[in-house]
Amino acid sequence: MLAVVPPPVTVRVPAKVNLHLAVGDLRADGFHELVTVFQALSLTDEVTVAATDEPGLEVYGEGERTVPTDGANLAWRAARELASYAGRPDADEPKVRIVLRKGIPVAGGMAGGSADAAAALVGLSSLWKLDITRDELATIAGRLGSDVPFALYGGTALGTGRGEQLVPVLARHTFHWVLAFDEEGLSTPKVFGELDRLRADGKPPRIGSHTPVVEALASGDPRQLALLLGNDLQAAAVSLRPGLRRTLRAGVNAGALAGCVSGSGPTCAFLCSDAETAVEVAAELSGAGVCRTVRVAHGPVPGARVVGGDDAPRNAPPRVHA
Ligand SMILES: C[C@@](CO)(OP(=O)(O)O)[C@H](O)COP(=O)(O)OP(=O)(O)OC[C@H]1O[C@@H](n2ccc(N)nc2=O)[C@H](O)[C@@H]1O
Ligand SMILES: Nc1ncnc2c1ncn2[C@@H]1O[C@H](COP(=O)(O)OP(=O)(O)O)[C@@H](O)[C@H]1O
Repeated sequence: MLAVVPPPVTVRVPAKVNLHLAVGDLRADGFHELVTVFQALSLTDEVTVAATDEPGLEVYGEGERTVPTDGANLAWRAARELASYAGRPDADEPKVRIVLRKGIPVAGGMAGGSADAAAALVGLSSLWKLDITRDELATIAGRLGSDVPFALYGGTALGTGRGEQLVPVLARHTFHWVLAFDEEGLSTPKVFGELDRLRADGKPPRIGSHTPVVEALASGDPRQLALLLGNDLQAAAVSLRPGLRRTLRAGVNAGALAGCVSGSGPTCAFLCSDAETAVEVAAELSGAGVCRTVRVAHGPVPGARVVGGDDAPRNAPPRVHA
C-alpha cells in the first residue's frame, strides 16, 4: 500500500518584549498576577516539523548547547499536548522530527522557549491537517506556559492573569528596537523570587497603570512611549546581574530614547526614534563591550505563521513511500 508522507512545515515565530510589566502579589498557585503589555519583535526562531518514524528534536543557533532536546523542550511538550488534544494514538511520543533554528536568546526574557512551543502548535496543526482554531490553540498554549498564547497571536497585546489572558492593543506605526544579549541567561522563577525578596525588604516601588502606555502606542510616538517603559522585574534582574546597569546606561548614551530589561532579563531592550538611529545605536553598543551580541529589531510583527504566508505547506510535492 502507498502511504503519502506530508511535506515538512516551517513556522516563523517572534520574540517578545514587555513594554510594561506590573507584577502583583504571589498567588497560591506559585504564579504572580501580572498586567503586561507585550510587543512581538522581528527577532525570530524558525521551527520545522516533519512526519517521521524516528521522533526527535534538533536545535541550531542561539544557545544551541543549553536547550534541552528531550521531553523538557517546550516545543516537544507542545507536540504531546496537541497530539493528546487531537486524540492521536502517538500522543505519548508523537511521530515527528522537530528542528529549531534559534535567533531568540535562551533564558533571555524574550520568551524563546514559549515561541517554539507556539510554533510547534501551528506547524503540527498544519502537518496533521487538524481542524482547530487559533483560540483553541491558545487554550492549549496557556497550559504550556504564561507567554505561549502571546507568541501565537503576536502584534501588541495586553496580558493579564499570569500573562496568558490577552486582548489586542492598537499600536500605530512601527517601533525600532536595539537588543543587547547578555553572556548568560537568567532563570525566570529566580527573578520572580528575587522580586519577592526585595519586596519583603520594602523595596522597590511598583510601576503604575498601563493606560498611558496604551495611549502612547495608539499615538505611535516613540518619544512618548520611551518615557513610559516600565518593568517591575527590572530591579530583581539587576540585583541578580548588577552589570545590567552598565548595559542600560550604555544604550542610552549611544542614542536610544530609553532602555529596559526585557521581561525577567537579562536581555536589555532599547527603544530608538527611527530605523537609522537603531542601526547607529547598535553599532556603538557593540563597541562598548557591555554585552555579548547586539541585534536590531522592529515591532509589532505577527505571531507564529507558516513560512510562505498561508497555512499551506510550502515545500516540494509529497514524497510517496512504498
Ligand atoms: C516574565 C515573563 C514576562 O512576560 O517572561 P520571560 O521574561 O520569562 O520571558 C513571563 O511572565 C514568564 O512567562 P513564562 O516564561 O512562560 O513562565 P512560566 O513557564 O509560565 O512560569 C515559570 C515560572 O515563573 C514564575 N512566574 C511566571 C509567570 C507569572 N505570572 N508569575 C510567576 O511567578 C513562576 O515561578 C513559574 O513557575
Ligand atoms: N525550545 C526552547 N528554547 C529555549 N529554551 C527552552 C526551550 N524549551 C525549554 N527550554 C528551557 O526553558 C528555559 C527558559 O527559556 P526561554 O523561554 O528562552 O527564556 P525566558 O523564559 O527567559 O524567555 C531555558 O533555560 C531552557 O532550559
